[in-house]
Amino acid sequence: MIRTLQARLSFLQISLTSLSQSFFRNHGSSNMDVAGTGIVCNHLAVSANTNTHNGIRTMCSAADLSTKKCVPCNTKDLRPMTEEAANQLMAQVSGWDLVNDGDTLKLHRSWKVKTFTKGLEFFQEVANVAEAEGHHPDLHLVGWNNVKIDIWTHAVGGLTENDFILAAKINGLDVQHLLSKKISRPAQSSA
Ligand SMILES: C[C@H](O)[C@H](O)[C@H]1CNC2=NC(N)=NC(=O)C2=N1
Repeated sequence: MIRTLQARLSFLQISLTSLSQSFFRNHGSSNMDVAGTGIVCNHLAVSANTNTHNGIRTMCSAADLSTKKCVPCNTKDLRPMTEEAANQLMAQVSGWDLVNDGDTLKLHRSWKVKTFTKGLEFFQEVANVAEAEGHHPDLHLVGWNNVKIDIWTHAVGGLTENDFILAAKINGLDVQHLLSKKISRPAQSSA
């Protein structure tokens, strides 16, 4: 009798061990630093196995950049991000382009405004955001109605999350009334 019980117990132990091993083989948690931006997401990956009942998927989405705050550019250890890291953030700043200007990565966007003075109004709206964030874009008003903005972190000579935060906040401005209905074309560079 006892022998039978011992045999059953050891059988149960073996099956529990193999079950837990297969569970953790199919599951795991990973820390993922999103493209060096310091946004760390914890993912409890669950297997595709549909009969997993305890699997919980927590997908941490990078916080919406427009709700974030820029850090002072003289923050210690602030470094320019790689082009790969920048490319991974571009989806969050629609309308902006990633440009490499003589080895300095920058964000660039252009708009066509209705009039020269509406271009200045546009700049004022952008300036208000920049001052609030303590992070500033380069503003160009060319050919009287073409607004072009470049953003990068001068202190590090490249892109940091600050630049994406500023671009996202500029995207959130209510400036439609200042813009021309015509699509803005890249103005001929003044040689
Ligand atoms: C201390 C403060 O963060 C610096 O003076 C800021 C001001 N605005 C800035 N704006 C940008 N784009 N880059 C900078 O390095 C920068 N430095």
